[in-house]
Amino acid sequence: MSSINWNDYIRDVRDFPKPGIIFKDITPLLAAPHAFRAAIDQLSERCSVLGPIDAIGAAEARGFLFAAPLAYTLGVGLVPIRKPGKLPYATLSMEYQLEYGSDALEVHSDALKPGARLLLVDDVLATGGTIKACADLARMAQADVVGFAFLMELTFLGGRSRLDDGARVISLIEC
Ligand SMILES: O=P(O)(O)OC[C@H]1O[C@H](OP(=O)(O)OP(=O)(O)O)[C@H](O)[C@@H]1O
Ligand SMILES: Nc1ncnc2[nH]cnc12
Repeated sequence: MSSINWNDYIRDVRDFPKPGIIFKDITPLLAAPHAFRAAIDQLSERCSVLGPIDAIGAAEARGFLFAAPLAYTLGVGLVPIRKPGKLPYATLSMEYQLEYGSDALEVHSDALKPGARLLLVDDVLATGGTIKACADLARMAQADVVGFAFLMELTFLGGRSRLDDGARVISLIEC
């Protein structure tokens, strides 16, 4: 298989959603079947270093786009972590900051099992606020986060430093 030039499939959009932000638009990658497939295949291959995984957790909305095919490929369940008010059952909740605002995330209180080996997935690691909130929810539920997987890491924002040293961080594209 020929290697993919990821830059061909990530579009920089200046000043979105706020002035000063360079938004990394992944929609060209999603629209290109060979690139999308390569991204999922490469992420799943790299996740093999994590050992057995019991479940994937991922934050709404773009995280789902990568978490769902990864869960399918790895043969594990998917735990949706959602914006407030979307989940129907009892939830755990965590507030967080991100590059262009603040929000909260929720997970069903019975979805993350104590001791479960959890992989957290998102499209982008920027400041790390979102994925840290996911990891905090996992900690509340006493699940064991063994790794983080991202399509893309914005290294200049230093999000990786906010993540637990004991867990591996996998990112396919570094910008
Ligand atoms: O590392 P951080 O600074 O937290 O930024 C990364 C997060 O930002 C984006 O989500 P966003 O909140 O824009 O929501 P969306 O997925 O619904 O577009 C992206 O999908 C990540 O989840
Ligand atoms: N610059 C950025 N581009 C795309 N998604 C993001 N999430 C947080 N920062 C982002």
